[in-house]
Amino acid sequence: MVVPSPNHPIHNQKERIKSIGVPVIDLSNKRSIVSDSIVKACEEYGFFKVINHGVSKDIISKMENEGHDFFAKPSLEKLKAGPATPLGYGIKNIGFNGDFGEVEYLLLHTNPLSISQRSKSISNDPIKFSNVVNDYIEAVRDLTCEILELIAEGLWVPDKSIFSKLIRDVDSDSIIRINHYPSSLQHMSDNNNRIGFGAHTDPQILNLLRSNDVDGFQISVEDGVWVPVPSDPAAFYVNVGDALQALTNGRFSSVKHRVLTNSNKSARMSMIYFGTPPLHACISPIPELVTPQKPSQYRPFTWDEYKKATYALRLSDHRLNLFSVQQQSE
Ligand SMILES: C=C1C[C@]23C[C@@]1(O)CC[C@H]2[C@@]12CC[C@H](O)[C@@](C)(C(=O)O1)[C@H]2[C@@H]3C(=O)O
Ligand SMILES: O=C(O)CCC(=O)C(=O)O
Ligand SMILES: [Fe+2]
Repeated sequence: MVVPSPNHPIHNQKERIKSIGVPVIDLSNKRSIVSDSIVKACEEYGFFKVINHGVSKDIISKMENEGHDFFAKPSLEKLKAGPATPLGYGIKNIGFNGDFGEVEYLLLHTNPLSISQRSKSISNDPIKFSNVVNDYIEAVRDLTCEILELIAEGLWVPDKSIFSKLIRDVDSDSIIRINHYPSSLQHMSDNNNRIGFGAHTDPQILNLLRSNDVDGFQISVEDGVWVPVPSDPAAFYVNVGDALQALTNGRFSSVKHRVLTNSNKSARMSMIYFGTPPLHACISPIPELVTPQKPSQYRPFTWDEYKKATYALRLSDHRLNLFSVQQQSE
């Protein structure tokens, strides 16, 4: 496990992440070490990589094949699964407020009924597609919940399922996204630094990203400083979302990230599971992290309220600020 040592001579956060790399959490290590390291990574960067995660290679490769098969279809076929409103197939348009990127994607709700209905316009073998996607969702949901339980342990919260139960709830609003960034070699002449997916934080609780071996993902550790994250198809990258920042009363930060498509020889394909609470769930800082020294930073809000605010804004807008107590009393 490569976690920045507290005695490391490099103190600057940007220099540290550049020289040591993003924290790597080996889930096969001793549980107490793992939970402490995850909490540290969430506090410092809101981002880390997990290895020895236990998700079967077979489940991952079947899901990747379904993605390949879909994006390899002719455009007119793919458009039958769209437009993304917000769910479905989308190309270049992201959200409803004028964001664009060099990306095409499938955005799906993780509810099995929803997957089964959507699969008819996505795949020539909808039953196979549904089975593969449902197996992947089950595996990544379990891993997300395991990480959330480790986080609760690392924070010494008595209820270990305080975060994971929001995602395990049958009404969870979790979604899954497959992004496909065509190779940018054909665009080299006009601009070799194209935005695949513009800078943003994710609104949800905790998200798991897995990609093929094509780079492009970057995180921002300081305003304006972008750190490239090398792709690793065998690992999952985990990022803290806005809802977990609010639940932890700002102790964890939701990491800003983006994707560039510059100079890639092949297409990047990523699959992201967004662990999300039910619409009716109330998000407010957990009591254990509210103290006289650190009073509540966010007013309570429902996921429904937050989702509506998200979709009314653009990718790069700071939506969590709207729910901050400081902002309201100013
Ligand atoms: C421009 C937008 C797309 C987005 C909804 C939003 O209005 C602002 C946040 C965007 C984002 C980023 C993370 C996820 O990919 C996503 C599904 C989400 O929940 O918030 C997207 C939204 C989207 O693409 O629909
Ligand atoms: O496709 C990627 O690698 C990341 C995209 C992303 O951040 C998102 O879909 O929210
Ligand atoms: Fe994202």
